[in-house]
Amino acid sequence: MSDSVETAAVAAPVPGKGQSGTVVRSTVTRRLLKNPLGIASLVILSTIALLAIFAPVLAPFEENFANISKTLAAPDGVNILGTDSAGRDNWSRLLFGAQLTLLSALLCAGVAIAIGLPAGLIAGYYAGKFEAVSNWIVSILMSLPGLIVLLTIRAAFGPSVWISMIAFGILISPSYFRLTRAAVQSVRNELYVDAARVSGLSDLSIIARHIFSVVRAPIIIQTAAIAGVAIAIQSGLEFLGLGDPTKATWGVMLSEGFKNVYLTPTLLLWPALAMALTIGGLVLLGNALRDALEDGEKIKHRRKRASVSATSGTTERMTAEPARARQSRKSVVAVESGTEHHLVKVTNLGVGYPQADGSIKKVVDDVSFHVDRGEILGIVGESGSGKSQTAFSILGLLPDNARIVGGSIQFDGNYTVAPGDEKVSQERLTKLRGKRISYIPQEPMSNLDPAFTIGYQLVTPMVRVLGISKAEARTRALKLLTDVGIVNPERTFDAYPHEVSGGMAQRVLIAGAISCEPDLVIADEPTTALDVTVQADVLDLLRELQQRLNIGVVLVTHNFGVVADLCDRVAVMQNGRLVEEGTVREILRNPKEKYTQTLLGSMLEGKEPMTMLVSPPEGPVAHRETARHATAEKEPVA
Ligand SMILES: Nc1ncnc2c1ncn2[C@@H]1O[C@H](COP(=O)(O)OP(=O)(O)OP(=O)(O)O)[C@@H](O)[C@H]1O
Repeated sequence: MSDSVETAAVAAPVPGKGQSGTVVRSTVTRRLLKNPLGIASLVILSTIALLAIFAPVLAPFEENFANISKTLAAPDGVNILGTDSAGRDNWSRLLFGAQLTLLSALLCAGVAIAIGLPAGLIAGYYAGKFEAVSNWIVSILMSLPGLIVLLTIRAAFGPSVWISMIAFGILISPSYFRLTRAAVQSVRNELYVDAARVSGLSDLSIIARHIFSVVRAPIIIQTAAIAGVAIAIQSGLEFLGLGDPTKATWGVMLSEGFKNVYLTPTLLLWPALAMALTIGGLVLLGNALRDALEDGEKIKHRRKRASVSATSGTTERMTAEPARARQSRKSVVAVESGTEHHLVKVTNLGVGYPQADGSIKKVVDDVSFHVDRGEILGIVGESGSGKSQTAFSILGLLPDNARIVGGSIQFDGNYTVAPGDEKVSQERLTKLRGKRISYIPQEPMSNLDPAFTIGYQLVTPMVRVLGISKAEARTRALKLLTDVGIVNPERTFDAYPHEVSGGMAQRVLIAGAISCEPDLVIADEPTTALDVTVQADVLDLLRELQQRLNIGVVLVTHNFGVVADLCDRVAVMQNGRLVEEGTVREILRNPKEKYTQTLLGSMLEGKEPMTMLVSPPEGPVAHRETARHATAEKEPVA
């Protein structure tokens, strides 16, 4: 779960990577234009579309104008494709037919998309009851015999091509629903979606910006196919004589041609050719689009493999005015007074998960601690001890089935979990996340949205949260990138996440986490996914920014070295309970609890003793060294 670079943008997930679909960008258009099939399909379809649009100008006769003295005539200078059995001009009817046929295909696809896409997005994103009900409706729709339904509708409403196509659109909408739902399901738990949530985006914005992009490309490809099917179905119905004979559609022309096939075979040829070209063009376009998108993914993966780590150097730091900006922010829910005020105050927190037998398994039990501005609290413990669950409780990012089974959480004096609450209040947290509370996650790459440039992902939240202009946000983003030690900020600003290394991505996330001048940063093992050579730099950077901006930090880690290097205080967790809490010096020098001693012992096993436990620090160089060896110190120890 996570955030920090408060996203803005979109997700462009990738087949075979747990994500499906891809964002259609101008590069896709370029690849499409390089593909001969793509060009051929675009030429065919745009020619037909232009002929349809300019039919009133290009057609020499009205679609139903009949010259009864010239029936079934061969092509000549006046009727370039001849006439039909009523003396109507075939060329004119073909042009007007293109209009009707294309519009009805678009109507059908439009109806199917209008129903299937939002339903699939909602069902895929929220699941639950909506998905169950939608599945039920989809099953019913899919079990209906389409042709019989269309014949029934034709009998009930008459031979209107529009009504038939609306009905067919409804019948075919499950294909969009299922495609969309499957695509959304594959990404709804992706970290960058959580990142967007943490950054304070509403569900609607997340769906519109991040989730929708996942399905955009498959929907376009699907639409090409569906439009072809719609043309075939519509023409099929009309060919059977069930269309509106007063309209010049290709299906009606086909039916007319069939009746006179022995007298004038070309009557059948023209509409059949028009249909074959249109449907063929749509199929080719769909294939070319798919190829263009797949090529894009191959290029992305190649670039990713080739991307070079470029994280080094530290920094000229923040000159922003966070304190002023933060002070001006209002608290969210004024609830409590009379107790000691802390930036974050967790009191007797309990978190549990309902079990099959009806009981609740506590994964966080009776945990209390606080964090103030300008201090770093380390939460340390072995895997599964409840560190992340505690941090996610503060962020309001617990899974849906999690229950608060006791205690409370206050942020800046206001409850985000009030005593007796069963859930973290998303309403309250939405006002805080991305604004006053931000998050630095464990997996830098997965927390950046692959569909948007890093610059875009940095700029958008600043524009939204700080209310500054895009130009100002850009300037600030470049400064932030410099501040977090990125050597070429302009290039990184314009890069997509796959074009930067893990260390750089983590720096970008740190830049994002502080971009909206938060009061509290929650960092969940922020260096775990990084190369050891980069870890120390990132920790140094965190410390420096935290001191400069006077931010409170909750640092989740299993590494006492990181704690010793960075933290002011430490809370040790075991099996969901807080076993010991105190200043780093107290805990490291004189751990009271056996568990803490064991944890410390396991850290020291086979390694050099921690500097701080044996000698006082020797200034900045020693500090840096200890960070590198994941031992370290922060306060002098006598
Ligand atoms: N969705 C869930 N449903 C049930 N139990 C869960 C769920 N998520 C976490 N837990 C349980 O909560 C406990 C604490 O998990 P948590 O992720 O907080 O551990 P952690 O100390 O952060 O470990 P790690 O360092 O490995 O991330 C674990 O026993 C885990 O199995």
